[in-house]
Amino acid sequence: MSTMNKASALAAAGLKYGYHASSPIVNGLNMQVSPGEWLGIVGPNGSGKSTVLRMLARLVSPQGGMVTMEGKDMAFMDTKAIARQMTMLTQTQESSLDITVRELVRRGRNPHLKWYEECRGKHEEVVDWALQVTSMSELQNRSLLELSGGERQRAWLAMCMAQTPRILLLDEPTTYLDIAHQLELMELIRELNREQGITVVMVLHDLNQAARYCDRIIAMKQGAIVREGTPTDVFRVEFFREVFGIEAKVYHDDGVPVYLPCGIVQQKPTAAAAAI
Ligand SMILES: Nc1ncnc2c1ncn2[C@@H]1O[C@H](COP(=O)(O)OP(=O)(O)OP(=O)(O)O)[C@@H](O)[C@H]1O
Repeated sequence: MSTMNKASALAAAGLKYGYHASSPIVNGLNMQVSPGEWLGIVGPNGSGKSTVLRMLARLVSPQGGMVTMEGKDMAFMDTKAIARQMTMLTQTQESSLDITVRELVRRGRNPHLKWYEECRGKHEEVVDWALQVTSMSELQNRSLLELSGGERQRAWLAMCMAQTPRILLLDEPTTYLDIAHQLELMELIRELNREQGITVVMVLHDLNQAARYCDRIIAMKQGAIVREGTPTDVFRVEFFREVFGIEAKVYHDDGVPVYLPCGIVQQKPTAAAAAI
């Protein structure tokens, strides 16, 4: 078992993945996440963000390279041991599950229960806490089928919280949420990150939210990391032009970069095109 990257909560070395042998999506990616850090992964559609996150969570196995959690090669770790340390909220969840919110949240305790143990006593207290911090207590007896997309997303987040993870991976967690619930979720994660030291890795499309909340940003394009640094280092006019192909104005609010998209970068016509 490897003991690489002991200081990192998570680290990836030489990660490779492709859905078709001829065209790798991710080809030799290296990254590391420090304990207690909030890392944001950004990039255009199809740049490989979710694929990388799924490899970090061991939902898919890398076709090359390795992922280590606190220095241990995750390929050799027990699934339950991983689930006690790390959880991932995916972009979309199964929507046909006819169980109550509370039953779903109880599932988050499974990695902490012995095979003969039921979710009782202190485990039920954790379930209550998870429901409370995600504002789901009032909806706990409702079936998942009777929830809106945003409520369902919060129910799944409550399940992740009940797992009491040290590392939280989130793939576009705010997609279905209205702006108030988006901010509520980001503030909750900030609290978990700052007060409990939970390491957060989040894929985000809202770059202004990424700038406001993340300690560090990794920007991906075509399966590779093209920029890395603090939000101020990364979110510059050239970044928006080169990575997203847009013209943007960048302001600063209390030291946090805020961007305003102004238009698509116009491709200069080539001489050949002009001659037509
Ligand atoms: N199951 C699959 N089979 C084949 N190709 C896939 C599959 N899943 C993803 N891909 C392709 O892999 C590439 C990377 O996808 P991925 O979902 O990792 O990107 P992403 O950066 O998370 O995108 P988005 O911002 O749109 O969510 C895309 O070109 C996508 O079409």
